[in-house]
Amino acid sequence: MSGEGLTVRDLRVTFDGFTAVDGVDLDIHPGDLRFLIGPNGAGKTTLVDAVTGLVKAAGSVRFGDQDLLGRPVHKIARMGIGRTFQTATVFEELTVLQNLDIAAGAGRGPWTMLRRRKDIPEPVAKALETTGLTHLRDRPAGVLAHGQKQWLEIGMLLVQDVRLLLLDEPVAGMSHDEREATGALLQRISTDRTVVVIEHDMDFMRSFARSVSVLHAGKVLSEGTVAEVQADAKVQEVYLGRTTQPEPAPATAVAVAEEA
Ligand SMILES: Nc1ncnc2c1ncn2[C@@H]1O[C@H](COP(=O)(O)OP(=O)(O)OP(=O)(O)O)[C@@H](O)[C@H]1O
Repeated sequence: MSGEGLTVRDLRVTFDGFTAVDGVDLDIHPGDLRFLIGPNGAGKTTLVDAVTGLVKAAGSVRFGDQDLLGRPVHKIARMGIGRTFQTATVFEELTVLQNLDIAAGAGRGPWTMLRRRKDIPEPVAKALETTGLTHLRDRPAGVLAHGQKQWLEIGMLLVQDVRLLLLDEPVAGMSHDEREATGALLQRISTDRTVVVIEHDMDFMRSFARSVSVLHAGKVLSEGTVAEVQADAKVQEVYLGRTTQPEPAPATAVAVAEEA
């Protein structure tokens, strides 16, 4: 494991008197692949918004030894923190390579970036390889499959050397094969970065999470490994609307998974 971790203490976000995030503590270690799960309205997206500077928050958020709260969005991005949204935001008319080139940006003028070039910068070549998009590099992003657009967006964070990736439902709308490929991609990129995934897909979470935080009504309800949170009666109650007796992990896992 290497890189920086995310430390959140007593995080609070209030909208006109409604508390959407209500005293959240998180310790996400470097190299973790943390899934944030929870019912609709639990505060998952608002928490990520607070970490990335999109909403005002109270408490403390640190990435490595740097404080994030109170900093503007672009400064937080420059500190190596990047996110994706549920809908991929790529330049549809530009090729995969051009999208990555623009994201990598630094020091080159727009025409240099838009020209088809023989020499691909090393970080761009690496991102193409990591995301499995090398063979599609000259295709316009607009013709990519849904999953490939999500991978391109992740690639656009990789070329910026983002150290903390916050991904909002990255596999929503994906086929089974795309989900598997995305899980493998997240496992690869999280070995030397910190990755946080907001997710509703419990099968995906079970297959790929290294750790899980369950949010409910703005608070952390449960935290631990997949087996631990699935065996937690509080979690079962939130997902199933009733308390069940804890069962051996595999049987319980199925019960919790169905309702998410
Ligand atoms: N800008 C806003 N103004 C007022 N209320 C908001 C705002 N953003 C979010 N909320 C409210 O805060 C609560 C948490 O919303 P949030 O989107 O963070 O939940 P979530 O866990 O991400 O849900 P979902 O899984 O449905 O995306 C919800 O009740 C939502 O209506």
